[in-house]
Amino acid sequence: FEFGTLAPKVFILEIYLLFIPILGRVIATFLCSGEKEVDLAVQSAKAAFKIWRKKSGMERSRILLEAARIIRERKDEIATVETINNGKSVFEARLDIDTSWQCLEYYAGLAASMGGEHVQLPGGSFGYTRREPLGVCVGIGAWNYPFQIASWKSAPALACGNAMVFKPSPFTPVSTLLLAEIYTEAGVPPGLFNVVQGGAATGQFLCQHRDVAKVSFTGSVPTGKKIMELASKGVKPVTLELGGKSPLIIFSDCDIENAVRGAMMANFLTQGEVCCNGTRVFVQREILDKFTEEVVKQTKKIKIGDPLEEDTRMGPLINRSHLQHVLGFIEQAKNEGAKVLCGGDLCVPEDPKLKDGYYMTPCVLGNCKDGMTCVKEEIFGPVMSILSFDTEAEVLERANDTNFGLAAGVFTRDIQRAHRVVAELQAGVCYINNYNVSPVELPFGGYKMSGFGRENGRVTIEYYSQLKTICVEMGDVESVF
Ligand SMILES: NC(=O)c1ccc[n+]([C@@H]2O[C@H](COP(=O)([O-])OP(=O)(O)OC[C@H]3O[C@@H](n4cnc5c(N)ncnc54)[C@H](O)[C@@H]3O)[C@@H](O)[C@H]2O)c1
Ligand SMILES: O=CCc1c[nH]cn1
Repeated sequence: FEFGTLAPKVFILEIYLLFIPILGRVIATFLCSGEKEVDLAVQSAKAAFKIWRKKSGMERSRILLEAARIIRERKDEIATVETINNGKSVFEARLDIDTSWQCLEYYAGLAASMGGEHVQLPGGSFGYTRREPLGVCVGIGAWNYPFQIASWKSAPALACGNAMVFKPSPFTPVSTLLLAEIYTEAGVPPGLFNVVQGGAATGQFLCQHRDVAKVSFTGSVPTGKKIMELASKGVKPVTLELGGKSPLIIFSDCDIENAVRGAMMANFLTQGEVCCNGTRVFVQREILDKFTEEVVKQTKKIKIGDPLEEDTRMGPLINRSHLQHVLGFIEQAKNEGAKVLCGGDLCVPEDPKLKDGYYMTPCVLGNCKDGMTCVKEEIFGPVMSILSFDTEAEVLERANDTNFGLAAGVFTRDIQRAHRVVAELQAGVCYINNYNVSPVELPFGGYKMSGFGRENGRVTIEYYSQLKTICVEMGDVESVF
């Protein structure tokens, strides 16, 4: 099948080949949106915005709830599409779809209660504020959670009365189209949630467009910087959800079985291609050997293969060049003195149809030191680096010694230590005795170079709306002139 935005007579930048990671084969081609198509998408979103912004919160809420219901009803189908496109196990993809409809439900619940405040002023005068939408917002997504990222951006945007033009990653262009279809079926005005396809050039057209009021971006730090620069030219607010190299601190008094499960969750979901992964696993020296042995044992048990099979827990990486990039980090780690305790190799599953897919075995690296490349840089693959530590003060210093600040985790039975440590961690999301759970009621976002702004939670309303102040005079004007 072919994805084309408009007839080929309009200016087309590029044609993308859509590879599926499971088989390493092209299954589709699609045309990228050029400047003209981006403008058409923005103009149709603008027209839809005029209708949508006039609806009451309750009316918007009902439509979002209906969209959430349809997502739930079509969960298996959407998860299958996500798996075919991204490579993550269908088991996990279903969890992503759950946090997608939950996000729509959450903001549907908030839509009706959004409002301003009334303030009494002297002499019977008063003021009030209106919480108003921004207009046409742009969402630009990464390839690791395509449907979920589009849902996490569009749900609060639409709940606040905005329209959205969304550009998925060119590696995962498909599932967002299902979201657009679902919003339409649920009753949003045509054009309110538009999808354009393409890579960097299409993204740039979106960020520069004069009728775009805000850009919400999920992706790497280098691209985030470019987006911020582009948006600054139009003084557009941006939300940046960027990469990370998060620490996970395991104290010797922890429940070790839970800590091992937590470390697995922190490193191997979606083939390790997760922004908030706790890839720097600091283990207190007393339990280093026991913890390492158990983590290696569990990692070796992960079933790799066709992600559409129910019991598979790790599928292929997103594409061949990313696979080579991740394997390159492991090679470099070895050269720098790390020890491969398991995995880190190309993997050819037994099923002959999978022979060209982008599979590798999940890797645990021991003997890691703070200065090593595998410990400093985001690998974005199934590679856990284990480091040892002795004291709380030492581990805090080392955990914070990074330009990233997306997430962090701590495992301990000492409740006071747990809260003392998270208070010192320089990260936007901290987990105590768990890792990589994503309740949509809680804000998600980074400190330092991992970005700013938040997704999910009540606070995100602030990032998709603006306050208008109205000052009402009930007496005569007292002029100074
Ligand atoms: N913090 C989060 O919530 C979060 C979530 C998922 C992924 N990520 C991060 O995303 C990265 C992996 O994703 P990726 O490889 O797709 O990132 P990327 O930065 O290469 O691309 C992200 C998106 O930006 C677009 N893009 C690229 N150049 C652009 C430009 N100059 N102008 C406008 N748009 C442009 C891409 O087409 C894609 O849609 C990792 O660093 C990961 O940590 C962060
Ligand atoms: O990849 C990072 C975590 C996440 C999941 N959905 C949006 N962000």
